[in-house]
Amino acid sequence: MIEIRELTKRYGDTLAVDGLSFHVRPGCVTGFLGPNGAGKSTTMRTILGLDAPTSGAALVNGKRYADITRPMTEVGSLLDAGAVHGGRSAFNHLYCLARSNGIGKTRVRAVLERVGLSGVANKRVGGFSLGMKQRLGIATALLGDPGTFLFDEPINGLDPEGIRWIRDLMRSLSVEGRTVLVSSHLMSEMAVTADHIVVIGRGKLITEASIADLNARFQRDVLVRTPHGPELAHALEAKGATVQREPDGRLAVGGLDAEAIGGIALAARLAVHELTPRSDTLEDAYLKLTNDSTEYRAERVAP
Ligand SMILES: Nc1ncnc2c1ncn2[C@@H]1O[C@H](COP(=O)(O)OP(=O)(O)OP(=O)(O)O)[C@@H](O)[C@H]1O
Repeated sequence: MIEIRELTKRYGDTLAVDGLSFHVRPGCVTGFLGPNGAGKSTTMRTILGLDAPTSGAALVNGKRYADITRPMTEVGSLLDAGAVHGGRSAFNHLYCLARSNGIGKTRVRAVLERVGLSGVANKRVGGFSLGMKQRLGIATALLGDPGTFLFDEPINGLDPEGIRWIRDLMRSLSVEGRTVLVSSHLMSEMAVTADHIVVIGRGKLITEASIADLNARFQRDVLVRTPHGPELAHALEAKGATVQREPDGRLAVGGLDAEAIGGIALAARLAVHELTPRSDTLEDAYLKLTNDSTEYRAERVAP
């Protein structure tokens, strides 16, 4: 469990994080979203004790990072995969970290196996591709078998196979009951990776919701297929709905959810063969949510 409590971080004149509070719960993948400069990395760095809060707190399992006795066994993180010593082999890189945390060689071999790097364990990290470095970074996060993971933009620069791999890994960690926080500025990616999202802008919380709730909140209309179009349209309009007929004969109903439409149809004894809620894409929803908090925006070019 991660708890961010009234967290504020100031760098000189820049207010990077501004009174931010939210929880990240175990057993699901939580996407941490916001435009460039929103304060995601700063928040993650504060959770990991790499930056000190100006005020407020960032806690893992109720403790500040600095107060955790064996941090690798409680929190695993991937911040900047490129920041590894190129001269060491993958095995030695992990073993150096493992030894200083009282972790043995067997565990190093196990994590190399889990991330698919066993075959290059003795190769120098300097020659690794970005995807291999990402895997090595994740192996580092896994070393202490922690219950909490933080991944900062883990898919940046990866090919589709690498993206799929990281997605599946995060999913399996959450299914094992662990806490997973993953930052991104791509809602389209989080829509397929996360169960829950926390959106921030200019250091403040914009929204915290499950992907399912967000879809419901941004519902546009409900498509209704019925053999009684005119009668049902009349009954729905009487309850305040807006109804438009689609080219294929279905009704596009605004202002009521599928449950209410079904209830009205039942009360009027009119058969309904389909009720399909249609939402804005989550990408559109995200742009609407963050519209006022984007630090830099290109001018819209006239067609
Ligand atoms: N060490 C620092 N010194 C001064 N300003 C900083 C520092 N780190 C971050 N900032 C500023 O704090 C704000 C938040 O930055 P942060 O990197 O946390 O955002 P982010 O949401 O991770 O953005 P991105 O998606 O671009 O990585 C930005 O305005 C950034 O310029």
